[in-house]
Amino acid sequence: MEQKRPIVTVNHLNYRYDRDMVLENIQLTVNAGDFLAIVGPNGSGKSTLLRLILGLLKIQEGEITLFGEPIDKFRHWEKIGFVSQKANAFNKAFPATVFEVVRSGLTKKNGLLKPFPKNTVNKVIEALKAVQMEQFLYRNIGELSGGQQQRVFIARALIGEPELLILDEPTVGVDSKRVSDFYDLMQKLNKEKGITLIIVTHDTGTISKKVSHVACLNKHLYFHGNSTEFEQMDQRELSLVYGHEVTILTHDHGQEELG
Ligand SMILES: Nc1ncnc2c1ncn2[C@@H]1O[C@H](COP(=O)(O)OP(=O)(O)OP(=O)(O)O)[C@@H](O)[C@H]1O
Repeated sequence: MEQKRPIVTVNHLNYRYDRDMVLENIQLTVNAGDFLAIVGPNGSGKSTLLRLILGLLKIQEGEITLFGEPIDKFRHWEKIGFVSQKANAFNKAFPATVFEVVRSGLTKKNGLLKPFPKNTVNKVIEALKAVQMEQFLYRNIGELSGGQQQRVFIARALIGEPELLILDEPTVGVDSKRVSDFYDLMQKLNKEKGITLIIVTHDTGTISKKVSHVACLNKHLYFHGNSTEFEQMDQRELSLVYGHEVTILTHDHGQEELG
């Protein structure tokens, strides 16, 4: 069997804002090729965990490794693409084209002052193709819908050829048909380009059909396993994590809802 290569490991991680513990004893491993969804109710610590993994917050207790290195020694941030929750908050007058937004993703790899490489246009088009947005190349970013802007920002992350792509609530405000299409697209990136994906989401209804692994967080990590195990998880246990009933769509049985 192929050896698993850990991309992210989290060990005995605790985190407090002031005195409030918001993450407690988190243990999590994401291996190369995984497509992990982190789910949990509002305020359960999902963004905090992402910010710790991205080095945006300093670890207080515990350890994180990225690509096998302790996070404080890790320097290859170009291997990690991140699209934040607010990536689709542009107003109509924002003066940048889709081309310019996606191209700006090259500066991470290229350095700010170096000229863009000769094949830049092709690279931008290729990244936009991966999210099916190439027809919007010269449109103003502000004229696109929230979901389309989100895809452009994913293209901006993809142009840097990341090995790990982290998306914070990419489907907020996206209708259910497009949510499903969005996950199909992410599945394709994961399978065809071999990109390891971590997505923070509230979409418990659809994810188990689309992702390879699920982590349920509410201060503690209540569950971490593959999507089949997630589907088989006792539904009442999941509603304990959430404090209310939760719907999961399973591969075999369609929708299972708690009464
Ligand atoms: N900068 C901060 N200072 C103090 N408390 C914070 C700060 N950021 C977040 N918190 C608190 O930490 C807890 C976890 O917040 P976090 O944003 O990680 O949750 P989340 O699961 O991402 O929530 P949501 O789904 O609503 O985005 C919440 O109780 C929140 O109020």
